[in-house]
Amino acid sequence: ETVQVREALVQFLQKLDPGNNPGEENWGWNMSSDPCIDAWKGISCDKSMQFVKKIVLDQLDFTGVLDAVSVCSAKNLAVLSLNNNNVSGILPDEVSNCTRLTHLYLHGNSFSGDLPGSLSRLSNLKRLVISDNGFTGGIPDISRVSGLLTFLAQNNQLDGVIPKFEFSNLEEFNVSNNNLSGSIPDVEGHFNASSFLGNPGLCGEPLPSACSPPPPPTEKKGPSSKMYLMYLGYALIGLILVSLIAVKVIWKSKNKKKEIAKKGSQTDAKKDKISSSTSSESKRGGNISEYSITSVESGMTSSSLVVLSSPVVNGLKFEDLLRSSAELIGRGRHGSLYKVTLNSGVTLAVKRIRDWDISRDDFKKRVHRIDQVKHPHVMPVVAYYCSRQEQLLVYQFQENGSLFRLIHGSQNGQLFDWGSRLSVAARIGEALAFMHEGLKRDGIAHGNLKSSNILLNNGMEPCISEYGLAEVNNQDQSFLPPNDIILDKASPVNNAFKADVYGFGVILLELLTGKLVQNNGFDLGQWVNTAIREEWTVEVFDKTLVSEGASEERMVDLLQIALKCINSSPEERPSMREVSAIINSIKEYEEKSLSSEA
Ligand SMILES: Nc1ncnc2c1ncn2[C@@H]1O[C@H](COP(=O)(O)OP(=O)(O)OP(=O)(O)O)[C@@H](O)[C@H]1O
Repeated sequence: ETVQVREALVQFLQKLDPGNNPGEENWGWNMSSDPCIDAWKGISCDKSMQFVKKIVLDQLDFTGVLDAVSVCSAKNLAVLSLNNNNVSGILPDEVSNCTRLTHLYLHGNSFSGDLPGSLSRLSNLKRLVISDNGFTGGIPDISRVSGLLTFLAQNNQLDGVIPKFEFSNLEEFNVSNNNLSGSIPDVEGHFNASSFLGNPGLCGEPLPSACSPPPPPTEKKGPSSKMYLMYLGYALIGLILVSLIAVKVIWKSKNKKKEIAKKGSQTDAKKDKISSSTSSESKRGGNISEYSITSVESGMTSSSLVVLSSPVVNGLKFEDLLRSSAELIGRGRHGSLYKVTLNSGVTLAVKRIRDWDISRDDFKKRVHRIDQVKHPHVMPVVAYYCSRQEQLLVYQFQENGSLFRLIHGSQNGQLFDWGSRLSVAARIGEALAFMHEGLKRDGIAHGNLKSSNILLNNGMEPCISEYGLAEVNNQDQSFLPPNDIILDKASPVNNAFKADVYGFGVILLELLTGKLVQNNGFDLGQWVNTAIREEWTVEVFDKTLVSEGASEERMVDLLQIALKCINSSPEERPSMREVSAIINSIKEYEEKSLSSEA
C-alpha cells in the first residue's frame, strides 16, 4: 500500500483505540512497515500482496470512534469487521467512500446517531450487521443495494417505517427490539415474526397483530351556523389573496414586455431563454412573452403541453414553462437543452428538438409508445409539447450530471472504480436490451446513444436519457457511428438498433479506457483496435483501474464485448440482449471472486 494509505490506516487505528499506542501493542500497525508484506494484525490483502482487502478487529476492547475517511482510503477494502468492541459515536457518512465494501460488521458496540443515507451507495454490499448498538432514526432505503444478503439491525433504537427490501434475495433479516412502526412490507414468506418482535408500533404479517383498517369516513353532519361563518371567512381571505396575486402577475408581465421592447433582440448567451425559432416574431415584441415558444398555432397553449404520468409536475401547464426562468445548458446535434426552474422550485430539462420533419401525430404516437415501455434505468419523459414547427420534451433535471462528466470531467475527488463501472455497464446494457425488445416492432431505437445521454439520478444510478429522439432515417447519416460505411439499405430500422449497439460499445470503451471518443482527430475505436493488433492490450486500460487492482481478466472480457459492438459491419454486432447477458456474467464472476477473496 502507498504511504498515504499506511498513514491513514495508522490514524484509523489510533482513533479506534485512543488509549493504546499500537506500536506498543506490537501489532505491526506503524508507518515504517507495510500492512500486507509485514502482516499487520487483523489485515488481509489481495493475492499480489499489494492492497488491503480485509480488516477484522473483533473483540479488542476498542473504545474510540470509527474514522471512515481514513479507513476508506484503502480503496480495495471489501471487509470491515469491528464486532464486539466498545466503539462509540456515529457511523460517518463517508463510509460510502469504501465503494468496494462487501461486508460491514459492527455488531455489539456503542454506536449512536442516525444510520447514514449514504449506505445506499455501497452498491457492492452483501452483509450489513449493526445489531446491538444504539443507532437511532430511520432505516435508510437500501433496497437499491441489489446484492444485499444480510441485514441484521436488532437491538437498536431505530424508528420510522421499514423500507421495502428485496426480501426474496435476503438470507438474513432482523430488526427486532427497536422502535419501528407502521405496517410491515410484504416479506414474501421469507421471514417470520422473530425478525420483527419487540417493536410496539409494528403491525401486520408475519406479526400476530393485524394493522387496524383506516378509520371509516365520518358521517356527514350539516355544518353549524358557526362553521358557515368560518368558511365564509376563509373564502373571503382566499378571494383577496387571488386578486392580489393576479394584480402582481399582470403588473410583472407589463413590466417585462416593456423591458423586452427596450432591449430589442439583445440576448445573453449564458442565461438564454426558450425563445422562438422564428426570430422575426420575437422581434415584433408587443404581445409575445419573453419566454414564448411561438408556433403557427399560437393560442393553443396549455392544451398543447401533454403531461405524462409524473408526480413531480402534476398539473404542469405550458404557461408555467413560459413563466419560469430558463438557462441554456447545451446545443447538440439534435437541438438545445434548457434548465427550467419552476416557481415551485422543481427543475426540469427541456429539450427543444431541431429540424425534425415529423408529423404531430407521429411524434405523439412515438412519445407515448416510449412512455409505455418503462424501465427504471431509462429517464421517463415528464411532458411534451408538439406543434407543427416545434417539438419540446420535458425531463426531470438531474443535478448529478452525466456519465460523460463522471468519466472525463473533474470528479471532485469522486472515485469511479472498476466495480461501479461494471455496474453502470450492466445496468445500461440491461435497460437498452429491454427497450429494444419493447420497441422493436415500432422501429424505435435510441438513435443517439452516448455517455452524455446517460444521466445519474439522485441515487447516482445511471439512466438512459432522450430515448428515441433521433428518428431512423437512411438519409440522415448522423445516427450512424463515425466511419461506419456499411449500410444495410434493405433494413434501415435494424440499422438503427445496431447503431445503438455501436454507441453502447463506445461507452464501454470510455469506461475501460477513460479516454474521450473523438478528440482532435483521435478515434477511440480505431485506437483500441490498433492497440489490440499490436498486442499491447493492457496499455488501453484506464490507469486508475490498473492501479486500483481491477481484474485484468474481466477488463479484457469487457473489452472483447466492446469490440464486438463496434464491429464495422452492423450485421456482425451482437444484439443488446446478448451483450447484456455477457456483461451480467462478467459481473457475477467479479462478485463471486470478491466474496471468495473476502
Ligand atoms: N435531464 C437532464 N438533466 C441534467 N442534465 C442533462 C439532462 N439532459 C441532458 N443533460 C445534459 O445537458 C447537456 C446538453 O444536453 P444535449 O442533449 O443538448 O447535448 P447532447 O446530448 O450533446 O446533444 P444531442 O443529444 O442533441 O446530440 C449534456 O451535457 C447532457 O448531459
